[in-house]
Amino acid sequence: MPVTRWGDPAHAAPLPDGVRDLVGLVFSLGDTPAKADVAVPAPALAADLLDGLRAVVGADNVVLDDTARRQRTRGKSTPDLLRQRSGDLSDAPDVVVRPGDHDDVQAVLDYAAEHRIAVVPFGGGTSVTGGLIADRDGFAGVLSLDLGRMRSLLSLDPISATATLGPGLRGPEAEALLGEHGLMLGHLPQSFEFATIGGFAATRSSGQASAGYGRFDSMVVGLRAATPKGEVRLGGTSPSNACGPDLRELFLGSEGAFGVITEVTVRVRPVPEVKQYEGWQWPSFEAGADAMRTLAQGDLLPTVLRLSDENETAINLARPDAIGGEGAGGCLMIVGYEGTPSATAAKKAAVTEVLTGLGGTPLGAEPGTAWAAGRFNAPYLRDSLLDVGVLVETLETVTFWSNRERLYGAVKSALEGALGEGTMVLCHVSHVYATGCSLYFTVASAGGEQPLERWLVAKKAANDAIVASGASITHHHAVGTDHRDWLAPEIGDLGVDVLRAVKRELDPTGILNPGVLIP
Ligand SMILES: Cc1cc2nc3c(=O)[nH]c(=O)nc-3n(C[C@H](O)[C@H](O)[C@H](O)COP(=O)(O)OP(=O)(O)OC[C@H]3O[C@@H](n4cnc5c(N)ncnc54)[C@H](O)[C@@H]3O)c2cc1C
Repeated sequence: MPVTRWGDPAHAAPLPDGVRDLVGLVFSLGDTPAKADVAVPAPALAADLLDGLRAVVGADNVVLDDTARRQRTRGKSTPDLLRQRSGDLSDAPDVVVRPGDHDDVQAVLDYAAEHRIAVVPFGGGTSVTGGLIADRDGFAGVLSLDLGRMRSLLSLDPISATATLGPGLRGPEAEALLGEHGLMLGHLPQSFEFATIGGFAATRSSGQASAGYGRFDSMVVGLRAATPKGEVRLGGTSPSNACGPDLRELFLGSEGAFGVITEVTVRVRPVPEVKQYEGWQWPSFEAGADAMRTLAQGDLLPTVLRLSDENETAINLARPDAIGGEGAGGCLMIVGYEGTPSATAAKKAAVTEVLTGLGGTPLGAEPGTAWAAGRFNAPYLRDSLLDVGVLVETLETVTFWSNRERLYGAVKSALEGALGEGTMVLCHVSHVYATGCSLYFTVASAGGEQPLERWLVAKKAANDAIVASGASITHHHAVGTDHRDWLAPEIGDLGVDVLRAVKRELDPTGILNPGVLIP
């Protein structure tokens, strides 16, 4: 991936003229191209330490070149991209180290702990919360630990329906390996094409089919991790047990601060024979959300369930080619069914009866098929908008159903208040539970002279509004460095002390992702 944009450069495209004109009606446009050749600061790690690392993992796996270090600088949030676009690569690691297996990872950690080198585990580099920005104060240097060589299917237990995967496998690679056995994982975040199995576990990721298949942490049966204090293996003996608190949970969402996840055992399922997606229209966001709640509380969740608010429906974000087209109005819901023909038919009949009874209007397969075809495209649109000076970013939160409306209003007004007139705030619900749902906001506003500064003010206002509304600071993007200051209100000061105590025990010299997750 290029450092200033998302994804495959071949997919990058300027806005079509018609869309550019439309966008220009709302925002003042300009040309704000990224700096072409961004210089990376010279590596700061001493030569003898580099030699030491070469002795641990082999010279070929200790990489110093500018391109490799540039590509492992920060993640893919809009602030990350804006910093990179302006030529700021000050967070570049000094060296990229590529371990081949668990023992390599352990040896690198032992060496780094002995020589006080900060270690940033790197999966796909798609973090959107500053999870790859280490605080280098007090360290001999920063090492990006790229898990990209650890990408195999390590074992498969088809009887128990579990598979053990390497942490560096990207979403499509993991699905392809499982697909050879007629199996799949079903974890499809929008970053699916580039994010990795280890990253999903380390951030408690949630995918577009979470209604049917669950969030990633619910798929994890067991894991293995290397820590500066040695190996941890969890969940290897049983699907569940009563052996005290579940320590797997300590590593799920630990964002590289407690250890490096080197193996993940996940629950797998047969590849679905049928995949059907369709659209429903609702008179309001509230009516659609109530319908989602009814399905969730009635144990009737389809595989995919998402609902756009009026603004998102109107500009039809899921279909940039159809902005302003027919069908806009009300709120669009996408409902997807995957599984065997008989199971999907039965689920569809039951869901259709409920949605019709609640006042939904069926729109047929077309909106669902269009959503499925474009489901990974929105990040490319963000780049095209950044290119013409429009500030675009997303944020997410989660709360109980009874608090949904209040939270929605509070975050919207915080963003509009901070960014001023002409700001567009769109929202959708794409992860639901019997007890509540997440809200995912997309914000577009004129970038102005200082888009990064504008966004940081808006993001703080949104975070404060989330906390004041009694909601959670993140449903699936994780804490990183961007949400760290809002963690204490979430888990309490004693909760933070517990995290610090765990870190002290597993990582006594504090080399793992310093500054990430723990305030
Ligand atoms: C365009 C876009 C769309 C996105 N859509 C979604 C979405 O739909 N759902 C969702 O949940 N998230 C989404 N994200 C966020 C991101 O993709 C997830 O957080 C993802 O899980 C990160 O995986 P990764 O492999 O890229 O991890 P990285 O970005 O490389 O790392 C993330 C964090 O985990 C740590 N880490 C990585 N690997 C390991 C390991 N093996 N052991 C220990 N620590 C590790 C890193 O140090 C870092 O702190 C999106 C991001 C982008 C840019």
